[in-house]
Amino acid sequence: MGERHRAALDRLWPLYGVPVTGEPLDLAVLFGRRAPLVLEIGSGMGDATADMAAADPDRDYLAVDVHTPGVANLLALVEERGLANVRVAFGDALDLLGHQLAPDSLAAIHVFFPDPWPKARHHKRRLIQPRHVELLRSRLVPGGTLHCATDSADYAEAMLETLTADPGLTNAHRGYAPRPSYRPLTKFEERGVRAGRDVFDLIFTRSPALVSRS
Ligand SMILES: C[S@@+](CC[C@H](N)C(=O)[O-])C[C@H]1O[C@@H](n2cnc3c(N)ncnc32)[C@H](O)[C@@H]1O
Repeated sequence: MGERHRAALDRLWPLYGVPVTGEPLDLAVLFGRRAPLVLEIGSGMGDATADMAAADPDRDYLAVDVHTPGVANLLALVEERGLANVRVAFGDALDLLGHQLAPDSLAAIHVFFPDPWPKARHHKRRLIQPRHVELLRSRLVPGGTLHCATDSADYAEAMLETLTADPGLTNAHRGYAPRPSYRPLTKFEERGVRAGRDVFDLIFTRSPALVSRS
């Protein structure tokens, strides 16, 4: 890790960092306000997260990644760009979701270019699979959005099948979605585009909770 990243971690982690400890998060304390919250899973180097948060100041952004230089880079961007609405978690997104974020707490979850794990024997490591989707969906508010993007045609197909099969999610697009203007080109995506790969966006919403009539 370079000096800029090391210095960012030392100085900025105490200000904007969120350890994945298993302790439930108090979002009002974390952000100093209550605003709709977007979770970005696997934020990588964080440039796209910073761009989205800068363009969307009325919502808060919590990024999570296991890659130390990426976490450090986003911390540096938060300070350089004065982003009051971004916090950065370091650890496994599934632990964060399962133990630190309450059901019905997220306005949106972004999963942009998750590791594709192309070999069939590694598919079980993919983030988007039925039991994980159930967890992700449970953390969304009714009407909240789960937005995935990938440049792996095979993973895109598996995502579409898995998300469509989830009884609590609705796809407004009847298949892949057009790329929405709010999603910037990510660092990982740039490489795929240069290599001529197609990009697939999948945008599902959590179906409204059923209200029982008695
Ligand atoms: C292919 S990269 C994409 C990064 C970024 N979204 C982009 O498009 O440039 C996938 C990212 O997911 C992160 N990641 C993988 N498994 C994770 C997990 N269980 N929890 C959090 N982040 C994870 C990796 O460290 C990596 O930064």
